[in-house]
Amino acid sequence: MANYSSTSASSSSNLNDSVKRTKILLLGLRRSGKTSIQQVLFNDLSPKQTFYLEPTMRVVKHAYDTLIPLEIWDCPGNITVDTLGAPLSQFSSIIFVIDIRDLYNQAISKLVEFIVASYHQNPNINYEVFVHKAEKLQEDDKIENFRQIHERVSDRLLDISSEEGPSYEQVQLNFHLTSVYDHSLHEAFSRVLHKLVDSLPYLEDLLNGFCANSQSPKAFLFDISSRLYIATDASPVDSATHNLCCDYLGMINAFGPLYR
Ligand SMILES: Nc1nc2c(ncn2[C@@H]2O[C@H](COP(=O)(O)OP(=O)(O)OP(=O)(O)O)[C@@H](O)[C@H]2O)c(=O)[nH]1
Repeated sequence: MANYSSTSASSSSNLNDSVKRTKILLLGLRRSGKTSIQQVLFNDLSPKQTFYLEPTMRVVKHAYDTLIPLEIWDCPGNITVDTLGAPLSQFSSIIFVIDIRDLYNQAISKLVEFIVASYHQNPNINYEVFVHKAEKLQEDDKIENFRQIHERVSDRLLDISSEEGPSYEQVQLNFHLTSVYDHSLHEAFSRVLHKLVDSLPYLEDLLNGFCANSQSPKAFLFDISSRLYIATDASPVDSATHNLCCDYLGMINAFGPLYR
């Protein structure tokens, strides 16, 4: 059974409040970047400060209030299904972080272990794979490693489907290229959140209406402090526009308190 602790950092809420929170399990091998992801997104840690993060020795639960109240479980790299000691069915999403240079078996085996254990308990879990530290590679290598990780996970799921009986071929996995050094992390986590927002179609309709009536080329509904967007209109998201909005919100967050 794993040890647990909880945080109440300034931007997060008290875990003992009575709010019902959507739970997200954050998994990956040691040093893959789990704590960095969580700290950069929700505690405004600068990417360079992630060098000094201590290894996670026990499951740490963080509560955050975005449009939907979240509870993110940051796990140690050596956690297994058995040592987690909590039912996987309670999680809405599992985010698995893989270092983009890590093409070896260990990370993929761990991901598959958690998929197999959770899928039959709750086939509605969203599986999100963050192929992380993407900025470390040149564009061609980045695309190639991303493709290989995707392929290896799919092949492994196919293999165990035929060996063990149950079929994992239809498991829906969402792959994202991420880095704490650019806004790809915010974009990827926003996409994770979209699947958890019940009112998404309604919000998208509102934003479509807004664009049509205001002749705006694009509209995002952002959670200001985390800089995650909760919804956007039907037109495609281009990274440049998204990055510009993130930079702008970063500036508002930095200077806004001076004028209060
Ligand atoms: N280049 C690069 N380094 C990163 C990125 N994200 C995290 N790191 C680095 O990766 C190292 C490990 O980060 P952590 O966040 O501690 O990793 P972890 O998965 O929580 O590690 P454990 O707690 O040991 O399981 C740190 O030196 C971070 O600075 C990234 O996007 N790019």
